[in-house]
Amino acid sequence: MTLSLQNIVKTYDGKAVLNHFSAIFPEGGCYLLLGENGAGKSTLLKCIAGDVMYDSGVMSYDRQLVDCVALQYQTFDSYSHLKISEVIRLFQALTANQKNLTALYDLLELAAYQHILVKNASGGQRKALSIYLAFLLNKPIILLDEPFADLDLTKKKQLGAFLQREIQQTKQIVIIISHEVAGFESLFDAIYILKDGQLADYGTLAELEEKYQNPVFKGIEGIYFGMTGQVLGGRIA
Ligand SMILES: Nc1ncnc2c1ncn2[C@@H]1O[C@H](COP(=O)(O)OP(=O)(O)OP(=O)(O)O)[C@@H](O)[C@H]1O
Repeated sequence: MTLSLQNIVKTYDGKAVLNHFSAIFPEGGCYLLLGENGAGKSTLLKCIAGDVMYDSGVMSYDRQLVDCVALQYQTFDSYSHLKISEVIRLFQALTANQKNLTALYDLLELAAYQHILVKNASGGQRKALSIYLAFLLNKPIILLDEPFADLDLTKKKQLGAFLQREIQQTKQIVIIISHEVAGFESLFDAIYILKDGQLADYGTLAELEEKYQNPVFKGIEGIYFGMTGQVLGGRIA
């Protein structure tokens, strides 16, 4: 099943954040969505998830899209007066077709802070919870907004390895926004670059590296620099 976006327009206060954005995301792939701050990446994910209504355009998927998407927000502020364990139990109760996520639970070390209220949880603990919930819902389309930010180095690496294994084993579509890419290059089947509200370019890392060769920055960082003139932050290698 392929997710197809055609001519998506979303305006805020008369300004088009998404300006006829079109892209296709085939199943069984992990896709990196790149773009400078304010380019509209989070807005695009929210539109796909049905959290934000787009003005015009067509999103098509084999099934009712809104039922098929789990979105991990860049920041997690919901259920502030519940404990982390209670939020997880709530989401478990909502999920009919749960899968075994022990590996993800363990690598995110959720057991260590399950008794903390969400409002008292650190940025990294909230991020860990939000990633876990996105996978717990067991949807065919998973959207992750800066999943690596706020996690410590060990968790970043382990999450990268988990994602790689998970996507190989399932036919899920995983779209990731991340400014931290060094060390994760092999995770992405294709890279989509959002600029001026449109899909400026997309392709595999090899295809884009060929187009945007850069003597200073290599890999995805070089592609991003070639497209935007900016340096991508974060390095785990
Ligand atoms: N609810 C809203 N009302 C008005 N403007 C908004 C709203 N949400 C987002 N915007 C604006 O839309 C633009 C795109 O925001 P968005 O969060 O999608 O960018 P982004 O590419 O995810 O940025 P970043 O990399 O900084 O997270 C920004 O100019 C932002 O201020």
